[in-house]
Amino acid sequence: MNSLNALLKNNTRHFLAHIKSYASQPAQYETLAVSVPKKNVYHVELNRPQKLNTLNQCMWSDLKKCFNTLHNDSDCRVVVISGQGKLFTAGIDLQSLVEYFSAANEIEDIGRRGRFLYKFIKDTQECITAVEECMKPVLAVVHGACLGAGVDLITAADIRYCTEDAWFQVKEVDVGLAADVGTLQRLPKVIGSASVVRELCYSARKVDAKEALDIGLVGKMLSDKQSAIDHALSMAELIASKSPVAVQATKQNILYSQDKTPREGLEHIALLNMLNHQSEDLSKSAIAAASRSGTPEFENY
Ligand SMILES: CCC/C=C/C=C/C(=O)SCCNC(=O)CCNC(=O)[C@H](O)C(C)(C)COP(=O)(O)OP(=O)(O)OC[C@H]1O[C@@H](n2cnc3c(N)ncnc32)[C@H](O)[C@@H]1OP(=O)(O)O
Repeated sequence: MNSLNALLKNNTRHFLAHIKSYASQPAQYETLAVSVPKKNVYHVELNRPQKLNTLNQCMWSDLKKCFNTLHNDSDCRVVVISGQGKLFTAGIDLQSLVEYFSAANEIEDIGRRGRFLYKFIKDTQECITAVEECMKPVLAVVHGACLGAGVDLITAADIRYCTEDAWFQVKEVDVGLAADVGTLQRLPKVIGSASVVRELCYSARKVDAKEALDIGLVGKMLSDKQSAIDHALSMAELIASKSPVAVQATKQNILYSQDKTPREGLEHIALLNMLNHQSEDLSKSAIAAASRSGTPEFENY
């Protein structure tokens, strides 16, 4: 029995060591640069600056892989997403859009062509939904332009900041599309006014940084990219210092409650918290608050 216990202990140690070393070297992607600028804060940068960070097939799939990985990485508590180069993103890579329509046109049968198109749209939706469903708060920093698919992406984030030179466009109608990977579902929840949402989505008109702040598309406007990144990182650091059990349950419940009745949302948080009230984070936080001894350290979660 003792030797079995020793074996189990040893294996557990190896397993935890493996997780730790994995977490301290973030996975890299062809189109995304991932770094850990502060403890428990992961920075994901769209990294196709020479192509204005447009979303091609590789970037869609990298986003999904990256956010699924961060969701499961206990070292990661908060994610900041921004773009390298002169702007956040010019939206979908139009070249890849042409290739996708050409591939569809090769399929003769209308039913099978429809199925191909449906699968493509659904797969692409999942890449943005991975950002929303990542249980770690995601803070988006927009500089320069954020067009089309970029708006789909940032509306799946939890918090948005921008620079004074930023501008936004729900540009899909300009390329003959009804936005189909999230903007029409999430933008109304972000900015509240149905009238403004419809105007932006029907007209594809530009929204400058000042208006984005006024309508609540972003929470704060900073003078330039460095200040915006610094602001996002220090907010991320503050969030990362809190109990990850509490922060992640908060995100889970906000997400769940978005399209539910208050009663359903309350039931959901009661079910989550019947577990989380037993977490050591709660007693640690309560003792620290009572003794005014500052924020305690929390185990990764
Ligand atoms: C199921 C999928 C659903 C998803 C749908 C998503 C839809 C969308 O995202 S709609 C939005 C699509 N994007 C656009 O229409 C933006 C087009 N680009 C521009 O308006 C301008 O480039 C921009 C204002 C962003 C920047 O202008 P600037 O003068 O600074 O640069 P340019 O000289 O125009 O561009 C530099 C090179 O980048 C190429 N490029 C720009 N945007 C795209 C793009 N979206 N896709 C592919 N390539 C793009 C541009 O052609 C220039 O290339 P080169 O001439 O080779 O230097």
